[in-house]
Amino acid sequence: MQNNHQKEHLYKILVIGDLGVGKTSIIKRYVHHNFSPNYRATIGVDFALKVLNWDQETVRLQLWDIAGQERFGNMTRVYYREAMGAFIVFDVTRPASFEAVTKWKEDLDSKLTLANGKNVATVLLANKCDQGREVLTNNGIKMEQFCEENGFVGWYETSAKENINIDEAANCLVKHIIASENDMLQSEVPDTITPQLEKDKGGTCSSCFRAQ
Ligand SMILES: Nc1nc2c(ncn2[C@@H]2O[C@H](COP(=O)(O)OP(=O)(O)OP(=O)(O)O)[C@@H](O)[C@H]2O)c(=O)[nH]1
Repeated sequence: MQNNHQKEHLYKILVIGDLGVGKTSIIKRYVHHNFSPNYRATIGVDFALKVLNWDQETVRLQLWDIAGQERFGNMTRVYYREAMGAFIVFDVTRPASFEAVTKWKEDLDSKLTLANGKNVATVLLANKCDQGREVLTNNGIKMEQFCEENGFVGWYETSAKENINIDEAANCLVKHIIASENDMLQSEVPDTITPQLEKDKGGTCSSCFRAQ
């Protein structure tokens, strides 16, 4: 039986990070279930839509695939507008792409805040894990600590090529977006009415601080 009253949520999600780290490939894997080894740099921004069933509600993710070269462009602020969440991606084989992560995060937080003044939920993706873990093992970084210090709600080792952890990372992000949406609604509405878009899915999630 069809439920005509099914709630719908539309969330804009940014996918950012240095050139060639795999942003387009992650989106392609997540939305279209395929992978291409050929590199074609994104120019400006591309879009993709992913529809999820989430606790009997419909969640539409509008994914904004922002070209790595956009960092120094002055269009970025426009791209960021009204986003509810973000993935910041680096390439586990290229240390420089990891060093850029904090710059991407600072740029994001300086240009975008939620209505309640908080930062948007952001998940860190350590991509191309099928090619090794150079960045993760060579410099002694404790990723959980790095995430806490830099305001990421979670991190995942991913591979667009081998389809590793992409659904898991997206679920983590959606869960935190819904939690921040509930948080904003609760701060807007008097105590007598306590809207909950989704029960028992909010709050911080220690299980998101993990790789595989
Ligand atoms: N082995 C491996 N290669 C990958 C993976 N993800 C992406 N690639 C390859 O890395 C290259 C760059 O991938 P893209 O997805 O185009 O990177 P991007 O971050 O969108 O690049 P820009 O659009 O320039 O910002 C391509 O040749 C991909 O095939 C992965 O998980 N594993």
